[in-house]
Amino acid sequence: MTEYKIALVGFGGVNRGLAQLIAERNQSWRKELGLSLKIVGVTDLFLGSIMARDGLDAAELAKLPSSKGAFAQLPGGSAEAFNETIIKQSGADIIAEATFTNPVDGEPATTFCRWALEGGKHVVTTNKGPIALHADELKALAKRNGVCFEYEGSVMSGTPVIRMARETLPGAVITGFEGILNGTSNYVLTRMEEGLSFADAVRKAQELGYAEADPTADVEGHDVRLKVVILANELLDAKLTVNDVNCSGITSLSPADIERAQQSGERWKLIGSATRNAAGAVSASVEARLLDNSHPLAGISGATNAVSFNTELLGAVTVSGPGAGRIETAFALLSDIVAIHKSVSKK
Ligand SMILES: NC(=O)C1=CN([C@@H]2O[C@H](COP(=O)(O)OP(=O)(O)OC[C@H]3O[C@@H](n4cnc5c(N)ncnc54)[C@H](O)[C@@H]3O)[C@@H](O)[C@H]2O)C=CC1
Ligand SMILES: N[C@@H](CC=O)C(=O)O
Repeated sequence: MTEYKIALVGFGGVNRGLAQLIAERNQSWRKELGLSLKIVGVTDLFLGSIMARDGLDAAELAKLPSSKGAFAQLPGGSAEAFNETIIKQSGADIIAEATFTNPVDGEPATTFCRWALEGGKHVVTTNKGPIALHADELKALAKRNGVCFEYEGSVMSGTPVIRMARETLPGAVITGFEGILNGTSNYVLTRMEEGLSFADAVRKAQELGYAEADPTADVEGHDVRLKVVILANELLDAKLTVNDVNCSGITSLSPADIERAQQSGERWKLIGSATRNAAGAVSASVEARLLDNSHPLAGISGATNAVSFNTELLGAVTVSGPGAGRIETAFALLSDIVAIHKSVSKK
């Protein structure tokens, strides 16, 4: 049994979900997974920070009020976010990075990942910015420092997609994919079909922990664009940048559009897709498409996501599951930690 010391950077829905899972399940993980986690530091722009090399009480952390500077209420805590100190000096073996996704330059999350990897710490992250914009650099940095850099939750939350395709589809030859890759926008479309207004549906998605800090990223397709870049580069060996992907969202769809579609046996879905042509070039897009109800993606509703990989040997292989959610995405971090444990145990 191995105990990993972990520091949490960003303590919003996802890392708080991880603290909750640690509080509830650490004992069973010892037996089931051969590992346990000890939280040695937490830092958050809004809540402040806390560090304890002997370990913090995960249940107490998970219950911390979401008020400005709340860590100052705990013994040894501070209202200031000492990100660099927590990453470099908490003694953590693993850094769980879950701050805001910045779709423009991936910062400051990319710097947090760099600090950790350069210091010989494994990184698990659900943040799409560093992966869509700086994956090659960060993977190379991890390799040079003999540590792992894992990011399963950056696409489709806790639903296994990246690792599943990487580990089980080699040889099947993936030629492209299309999918519903944003929980918030799919939830909004589903709720609008039930008669809710766009604004109320977005508000509900925020309450449920699905939406980005700025939900424009969800409904304008920018979040899906990052995920399309990540999947295309990981699985189609593309070298796409965000600017290579034409992108539009669901904001121009009116309640009348949604109703008209329903009356003609169709549904609007926000689809991210990429295809490799015979010459090897990969083209990708994000757009709202009108799907016939018989289309395999038409029945995917709420915050559920699905992606269909087109393969030469198997035809379409479709994976479906949660695309957002606090605990669901915290599970993605756990799956990354399990992957690290397997890799470390092999050495
Ligand atoms: N919530 C979800 O369903 C999913 C979220 N993600 C990604 O995971 C990450 C975290 O998501 P949530 O926890 O839902 O977001 P959140 O908005 O609930 O929490 C993010 C936290 O990061 C903190 N933060 C922001 N900038 C910081 C900085 N410079 N230094 C320290 N702390 C900082 C904020 O104060 C906030 O508490 C985001 O990048 C998101 O895109 C990925 C998949 C699913
Ligand atoms: N805001 C995103 C969260 C996961 O990446 C979504 O709604 O899918």
